[in-house]
Amino acid sequence: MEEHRIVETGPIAGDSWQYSLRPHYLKEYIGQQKVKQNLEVFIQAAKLRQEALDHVLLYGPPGLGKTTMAGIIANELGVNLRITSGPAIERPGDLAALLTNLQERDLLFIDEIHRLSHSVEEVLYAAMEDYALDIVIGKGPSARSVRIDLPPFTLVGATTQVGRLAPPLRDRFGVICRLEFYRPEELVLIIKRTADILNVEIDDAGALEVARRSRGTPRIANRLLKRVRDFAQVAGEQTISSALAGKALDRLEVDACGLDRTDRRVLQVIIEKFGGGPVGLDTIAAAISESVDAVEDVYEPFLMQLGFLNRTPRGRVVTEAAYAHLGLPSPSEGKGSSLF
Ligand SMILES: Nc1ncnc2c1ncn2[C@@H]1O[C@H](COP(=O)(O)OP(=O)(O)OP(=O)(O)O)[C@@H](O)[C@H]1O
Ligand SMILES: [Mg+2]
Repeated sequence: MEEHRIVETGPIAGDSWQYSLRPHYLKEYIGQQKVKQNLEVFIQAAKLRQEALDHVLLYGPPGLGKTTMAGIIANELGVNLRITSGPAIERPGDLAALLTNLQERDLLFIDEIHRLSHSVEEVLYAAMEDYALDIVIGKGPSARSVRIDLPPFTLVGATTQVGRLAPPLRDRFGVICRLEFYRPEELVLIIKRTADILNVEIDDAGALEVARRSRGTPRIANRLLKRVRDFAQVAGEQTISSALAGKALDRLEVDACGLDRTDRRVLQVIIEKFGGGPVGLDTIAAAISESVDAVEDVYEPFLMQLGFLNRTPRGRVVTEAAYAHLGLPSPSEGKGSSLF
């Protein structure tokens, strides 16, 4: 069996229970205030005009609720939701089949939209811009291009890597929303909501302890809550307190900032092998035997968010705060004392 990190940001085996927790309407969706406020206006306007909502691009690290938000937009609009992903649409024909099956104003959600193939992307351009499909029929000299009209629809694309989107694709989204890591106070609300649904008792301090170690990510918060619940059950505790949550999460090797062994290894490698940086992304990935994508998508954003890692033109640099967190003397302290 594949082994997973408990703080893995993507969905892992055993996470499907979380699907039933997904909020259905904007007012139940916690946090992401700016995104919600904007979408609310655009959704209202589209409904008043009785038109399909403009295409929406949602981007940000995994697990912040992009899929959840796509579902909410469909519910708020009162239209059908079709879900697919970039890698699942292999040929232009697959996309054509999806698009021709849409009803007027339906919402098509394409997850990992940065992973669409070139040939599929080309077909998508006309579909997004003109609600039309250009299809080539026949081969060789007798081949001809036919245009098929599509019902007006809304494309919602999600990506963790907005920089990898081809500019012509990005430009065809009328609404572009960046999802942010959640603040601990927001995660507390999400944890309490989940606890209610799971019938678990957790006090405010307990919820905050879980929140602080959840990497700003609801998917992780819910997962950690479920594991902490197991510890409470076995310990015969009715209510999850901060002491119990702290002990359980220490046992799971999720530290007080939410870092696990791999995160700490990223920092340690940069410190021990490369003097704290600057060092290139490829070199870091090779040193910890992870893919460049994983380092860039998963480890780095959160380490940067915590202020443990900086990006500089010459590479990644570990910060003083990271040395302090790992309990290591920082190089500048060393320099300082050598002056005397
Ligand atoms: N803003 C939110 N408010 C309340 N619950 C949330 C919010 N965002 C996510 N959740 C909860 O977190 C759970 C896990 O998130 P989920 O796996 O649905 O994320 P996602 O939408 O697939 O994320 P992404 O697509 O960004 O990776 C969801 O089931 C939902 O209960
Ligand atoms: Mg998702």
